[in-house]
Order: sequence, then structure tokens, then C-alpha cells
Amino acid sequence: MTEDHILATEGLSKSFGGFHAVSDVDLRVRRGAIHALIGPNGAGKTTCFNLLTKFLTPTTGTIRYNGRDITKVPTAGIAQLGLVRSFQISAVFPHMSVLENVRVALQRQRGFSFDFWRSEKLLRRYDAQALELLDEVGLAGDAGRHASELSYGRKRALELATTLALQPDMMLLDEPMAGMGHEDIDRITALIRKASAGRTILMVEHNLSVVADLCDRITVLARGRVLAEGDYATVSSDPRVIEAYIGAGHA
Ligand SMILES: Nc1ncnc2c1ncn2[C@@H]1O[C@H](COP(=O)(O)OP(=O)(O)OP(=O)(O)O)[C@@H](O)[C@H]1O
Repeated sequence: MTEDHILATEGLSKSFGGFHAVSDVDLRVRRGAIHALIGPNGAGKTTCFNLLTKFLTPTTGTIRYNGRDITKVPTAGIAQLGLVRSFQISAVFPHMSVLENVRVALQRQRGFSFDFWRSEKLLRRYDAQALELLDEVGLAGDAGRHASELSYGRKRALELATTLALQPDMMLLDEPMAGMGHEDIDRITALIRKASAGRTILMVEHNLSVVADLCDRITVLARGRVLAEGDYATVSSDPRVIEAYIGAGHA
């Protein structure tokens, strides 16, 4: 790993029983990049993300973040180091207002555990900052609404705001465009681009035109292994990549 890489894995592997879901993956993510992890269904992308955020323990291999070996650091510790995973729809509290959702995230960022009984007065201290974040993702006008009333695309924008509240140096985005129509895709693409200023993004994304549009570097996984790496033009013209997608019925 060089100074240039904020995240680097070496020989990262995960087996379930005798099945190798991720095999010997050396992933290098350059600081400041928008990097995509792509590949056909079952390639090992989600397993990789789960390894990076410690939802799973690697069978073998190491993960370094900002030069530090984080292979044995638990999930909560990873976020404290500035590596935050987003786009987990469950991260939004549906019965709280949009503003309250961001407020809670800001409170967390300051190291408090979430406390439903914390006084309103104390929480209100975060309102101005929460509104600023909502404005950044185009949700200032929705601040008072219940999160559950938001459209799917807006919920995802809210998740982005709650993630940004944690002030991550690096964000892991889990299929940010999943289930979205064109308009939402354009909106979220613009938001991700904006949010990438001054930070690093690693995303798993099936929508290849979004990947082409947004990502500087792409790692293609197939059958748990790195098949190709490079910019979109390079990997999309690689015959092994085309074959892997066609073989998996993605033609
Ligand atoms: N907990 C588990 N136990 C056993 N096998 C698993 C487990 N989790 C994942 N796998 C298997 O590992 C392989 C990789 O799965 P993974 O979900 O990482 O792929 P993916 O690239 O994210 O796929 P998709 O694009 O369909 O989400 C698959 O064959 C999957 O069935």
C-alpha cells in the first residue's frame, strides 16, 4: 500500500463452509476516488463490503485503512475511524421527522449513543447543522415530514444526509441506485458527486451507466476474485469481463 491508497486489502478471502465467496482479493482504493466494485450476481461484492465493515470476519487476509491494520477492529470502531457504510434503508427511522433523523446522526457523531429520552432542548442544538445537511441533499423543504412519507429516492437522499452527518473520510455505498427511476438516479448521481468532494467513495452498483458516469476506477469481481481493474473504457472492453457478464446472463 502506498500513501495514495486510503483502503487496501491483501489476500482478502471469505469461505462459507467449503465455498469460496471471496478469494484472495487485493483491493486498492485511491484517496479521493469514486471507486466502483462491480460484477455479475454472486460475484462476492456484498461479501466484500461485509468484510470491509466487519459484518463478516475474513477467513484470511488483511484490511488496511489510512495505513492502519483494521482487520480486527469491530464494526463500531470502523465508523469512528471515518469509514462509514450508507444506503442501508434500515438506517432511517421511519416514525421520526426528516430533521430528527439527521439530528440523531449528528448526536452520534459526537460520540453519544442514541437516547430516545434525551431532552428536546439538548437535541435542538443540532437543528441548524441538521438543516444545513438537509439543504445539501435537497431535503430542506421536507424537514418536518415523517421520514416514512418520503419517496424512495428522497429516503435515499436522507440516508446520504445522515451518513454525511458522521463526517466520513470514506463512504461505502451499497447499490445506491437500486430500485430507482431515471429522475432519482440523476438526482442521487449528482448528490454522490457533490458528496465526494474531499472524501473517498467505494460503491457497489449494478447500473453500469451510472458507474461509467461517476466512477474513476472500477474493480470487477467474478466468482469471488478480481477479474479486471481500470477505468470504465478499459474494463468494459475487456473480453474476460464481457464473458463473465454474458456467462452470468447479464448480456
Ligand atoms: N452467509 C452465506 N453463507 C453461504 N454462502 C453465502 C453467504 N453469503 C454469500 N454467500 C454466497 O457467496 C457468493 C457471493 O455472494 P455475494 O452476495 O457477496 O455476491 P454479490 O456479488 O453481492 O451478488 P449480487 O450482485 O447478486 O448481490 C454467492 O454465491 C452467495 O450465495
